[in-house]
Amino acid sequence: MSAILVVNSGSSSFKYQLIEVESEEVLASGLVERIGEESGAARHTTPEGSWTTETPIPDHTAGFRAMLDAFEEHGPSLSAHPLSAVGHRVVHGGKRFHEATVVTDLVKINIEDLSELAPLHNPANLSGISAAQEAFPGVPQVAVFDTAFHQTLPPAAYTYAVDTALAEKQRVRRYGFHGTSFEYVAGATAEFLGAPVSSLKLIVLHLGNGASACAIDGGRSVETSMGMTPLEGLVMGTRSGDIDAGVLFHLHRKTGATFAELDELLNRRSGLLGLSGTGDMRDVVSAASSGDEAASAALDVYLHRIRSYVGAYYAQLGHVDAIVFTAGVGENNALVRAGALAGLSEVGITVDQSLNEAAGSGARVISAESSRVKVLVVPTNEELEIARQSFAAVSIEQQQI
Ligand SMILES: Nc1ncnc2c1ncn2[C@@H]1O[C@H](COP(=O)(O)OP(=O)(O)O)[C@@H](O)[C@H]1O
Ligand SMILES: CC(=O)OP(=O)(O)O
Ligand SMILES: [Mg+2]
Repeated sequence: MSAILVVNSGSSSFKYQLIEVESEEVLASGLVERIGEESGAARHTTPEGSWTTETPIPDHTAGFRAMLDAFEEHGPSLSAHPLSAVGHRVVHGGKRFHEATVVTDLVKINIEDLSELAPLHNPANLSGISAAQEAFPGVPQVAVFDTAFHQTLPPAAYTYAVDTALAEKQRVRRYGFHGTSFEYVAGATAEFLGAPVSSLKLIVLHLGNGASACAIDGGRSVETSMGMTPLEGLVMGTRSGDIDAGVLFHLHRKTGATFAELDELLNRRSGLLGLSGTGDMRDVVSAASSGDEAASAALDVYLHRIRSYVGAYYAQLGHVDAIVFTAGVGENNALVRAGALAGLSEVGITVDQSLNEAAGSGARVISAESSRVKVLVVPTNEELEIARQSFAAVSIEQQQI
């Protein structure tokens, strides 16, 4: 039985899943953490159990070896499940990549070329591809881009109001991210509602560590909150989201901060972390509920920003069938969901308190009967979407040979 290995490489970690193609069963999953640090760790989980190995992991190639060792030691056997492909999450595909793409040397050069637009993500994604090529020679590697789903954005949504020639030359435009998640969630929402995705107008709120909103019309992304880089838009764990570019000029003039320092400030030391001292929403919510004023204010800013985007996307779509919460915060935090949509009954959006607070793990409705717009929680599954798209990409390629 063939399988797809899905790899999601971060700057200092990677997550993986082995997914059986036909049944879509997860045969194994894992997380290799603290790559490049003095102490590393690899956790491997199968239906039989979970194992953690503590060992230094100098780079992604060593991380891959740790993953392979885990498969060898704890199973399942990779020879019993020959790989149809290794599917990689690649964050930035620029304008060039419209769909999941089988990796060639030229594709790798293109991904490398886009690294300057996603310095936190693309270099790590490339290391993952190289490590997988070394570990699985002969197995097709497929790149699945966060940006691909947003290729349908109309020019009015992706254009920044700056000098056109300069923007064209320097690739300054909005690209959007989390597309693999949005595509999966749009499909799962349609399935849940029993309606074709082509008939639905949705606002999807992907609230994870990184966070973004997307307006989806008939299955196509028409507006999204992340821009040229994954920094624009909603307030995130450590990223500021929207900010007046003038703030950067001001800080540079007043403090002499360099561009590298300002980049670090906005990407790694802002958002919930900058406002409250922690970037983890669980900690922010519990601090706020025990009276911490900074945490409470951080939550207010976070929710205010989401509400602004919901209003804007409602206006862009003209009609909304459902607002969908997904990813770590969106799937798990009732207080954030209620707060984000509070006070919107007049425009047809009412969250039902008991449905919202009821425990649940699958797709579910949390809006009141009377709410014209349905409000849903639909868990995302980027890994499964990557597996599906990777399998489709290698199947198409085989048909062409
Ligand atoms: N019960 C919860 N309440 C609030 N936030 C939560 C909860 N469970 C998980 N999260 C948040 O979800 C985030 C991680 O979401 P995830 O979608 O896994 O993000 P990423 O893929 O960007 O790492 C963390 O910031 C974590 O605080
Ligand atoms: C694009 C992006 O922000 O990804 P993540 O949420 O995984 O950081
Ligand atoms: Mg994520």
